Amino acid sequence: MVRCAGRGPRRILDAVIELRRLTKRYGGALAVDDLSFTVEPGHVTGFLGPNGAGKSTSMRLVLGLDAPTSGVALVNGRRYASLRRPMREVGALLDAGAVHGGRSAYNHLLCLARTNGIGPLRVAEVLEQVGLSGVARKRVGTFSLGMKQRLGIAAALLGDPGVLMFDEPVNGLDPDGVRWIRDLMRTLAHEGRTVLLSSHLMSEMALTADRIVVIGRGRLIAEATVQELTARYPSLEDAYMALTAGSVQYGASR
Ligand SMILES: Nc1ncnc2c1ncn2[C@@H]1O[C@H](COP(=O)(O)OP(=O)(O)OP(=O)(O)O)[C@@H](O)[C@H]1O
Repeated sequence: MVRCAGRGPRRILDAVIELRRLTKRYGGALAVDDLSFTVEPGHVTGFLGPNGAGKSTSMRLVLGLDAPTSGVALVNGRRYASLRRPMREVGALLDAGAVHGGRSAYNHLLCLARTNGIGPLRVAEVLEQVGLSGVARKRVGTFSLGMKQRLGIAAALLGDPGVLMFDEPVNGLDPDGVRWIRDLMRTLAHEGRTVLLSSHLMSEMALTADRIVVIGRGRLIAEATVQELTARYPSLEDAYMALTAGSVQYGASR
């Protein structure tokens, strides 16, 4: 079920993301406002909200890329900074464009792998998994957006982590790529991993996610299964529109 040495299924089944009263203020703007929820293993959890709702900020706080103003974000019960080999616990794709264009895909992944004691065999394995083996020696700067998304996903998978977060991974992908991501998310959850996925594509989210967390203006609006929402509303898109009505605003101080 789980391929990488040193990781058993039990460990993966324990993997969770927890936000506890998480708050992040940038100057006068409240990006995340007293936000609490838990992302459980074995499901794809869709993370929804209007532009500026605080989804990316929440993910950045989980990854220790930014410090919370108050509250905590935990991976497997611990703050990111206290994880000994973080890539083995949590993998993430936040910004596919944030890569060194001069390196080859292989070297990019190898550099990341080394920082976490991961060997070159695993680099070859994830390149194969995301369909980039044939272009592994090409410079990342020559990659299309879809190829960069795949490379970012390969980086997230490197440590075979139990927790995975993907911020809008289908942006700019062709239909083949969109379906590939959908299948990959489903497979990762089926393996018992915890998968948090943000996207603005409601039709795609309805096909991919089991559970949904909706936020607006940094606050929790709803937590439900896709089944519960589509039983109550004509579609997930209708549910989203109804739930977020009144939460759409961009960058205003609050
Ligand atoms: N480094 C920063 N400095 C100042 N404000 C920030 C910073 N990062 C995010 N914000 C603000 O925090 C709020 C939440 O932004 P965030 O990117 O988390 O939203 P989002 O839900 O991911 O939006 P989108 O769907 O557009 O990607 C926005 O008002 C944004 O302008």
